[in-house]
Amino acid sequence: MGKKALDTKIVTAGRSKKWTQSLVNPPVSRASTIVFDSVADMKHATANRANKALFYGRRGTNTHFAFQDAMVELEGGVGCALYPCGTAAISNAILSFVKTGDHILMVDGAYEPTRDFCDKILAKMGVETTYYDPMIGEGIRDLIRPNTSVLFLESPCSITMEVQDVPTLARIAHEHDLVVMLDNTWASPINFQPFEHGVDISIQAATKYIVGHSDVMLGTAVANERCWDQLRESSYLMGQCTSPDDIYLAMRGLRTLGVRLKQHEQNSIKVAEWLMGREEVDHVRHPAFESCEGHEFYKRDFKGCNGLFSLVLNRGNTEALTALLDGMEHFSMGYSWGGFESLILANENINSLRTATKKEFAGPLLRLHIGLEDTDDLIRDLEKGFERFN
Ligand SMILES: Cc1ncc(COP(=O)(O)O)c(CNNC(=O)CNC(=O)c2ccccc2[N+](=O)[O-])c1O
Repeated sequence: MGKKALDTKIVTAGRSKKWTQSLVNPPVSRASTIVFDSVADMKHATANRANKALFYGRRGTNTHFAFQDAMVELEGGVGCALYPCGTAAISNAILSFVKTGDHILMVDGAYEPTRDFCDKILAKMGVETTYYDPMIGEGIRDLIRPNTSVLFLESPCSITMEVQDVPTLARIAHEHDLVVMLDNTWASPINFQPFEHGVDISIQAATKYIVGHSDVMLGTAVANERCWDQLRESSYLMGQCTSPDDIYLAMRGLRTLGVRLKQHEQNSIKVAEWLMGREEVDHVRHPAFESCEGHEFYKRDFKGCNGLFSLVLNRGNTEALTALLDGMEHFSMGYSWGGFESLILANENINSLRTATKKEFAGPLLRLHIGLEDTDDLIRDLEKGFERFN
């Protein structure tokens, strides 16, 4: 089969007749017990339970198999493990490749619950974490120890948006036989091809853009040949399984992921450009703009962006921020992002989330998720917000 264009892949991925039974969408197959007609059938299913044979609910059903195929077709790799949320994908991927006495390298700009997992769970297991500067590049070599087993990246970083030099970090990590894991949620499987840049395991909080409608919690981890068996079997032993209903909704989200991301990109760039002209804004931290650390890596490695970016104000206290936030009409305050709605989150002390690299910001940070609303409405909303702020 010829090389499919990405938009065609998004429409066709995961739609093997094995799973769809000639329906356009793979039906929702719910199961715990799966029954067999003969001892031979049961033995065949048992022998192939790790290879998408119907065996037991925890291994998945045709609904899961279709989505796993789709994720591998879109993101690369050889296999996709499924988890009840992105945080579970992160923790299970790491747990699958560490043992007591190991050391891991974690990017300093990681999502806060990822940091908490390292500090509160891994530490109890005798796994030590060193946080590193997201922009460290070749310097990562100096942090690698004989007992280092995992290099974890998140690019761009959750709130401060630094874009990492993934191929350089992965190359150095592989010189020391580390497993390279990337939280690829911001790019989704569309805008950054992790395995083309040296990643071994690509993690998605599918909760965000893949589902795209703020109504499912889901995580995925796609692995290459080197890591797939160990990731799959460790995650199975840790009881990681998901509802076929959620998988169905995630599969539905995949089909519009390309067009939604394009609109989020168009909208976020227009709003970011407007914000750059505001006197209250010190700088905008949007990977598509030079003012974002690692912008050169975004231009080199990414195919596009989305609606999520941050900005740093040049002044402001809690009272002024509250006045800005409380009166918003279109920007809701809420955790998560990647749905169709616009969101706003404020952070007045980013250094409480940093260990290796302290930031000297001129003022508070705002993280915006630019949804699919009309950008003139969104800009008017922000304009009124700044009037309350001042
Ligand atoms: C890059 C990345 N990677 C993994 C996850 C976790 O996904 P999940 O929410 O499906 O578990 C996320 C989830 N993102 N959520 C947010 O950015 C907003 N949520 C929060 O800030 C939040 C929520 C609950 C508890 C603590 C926090 N927090 O980051 O402080 C992510 O952004």
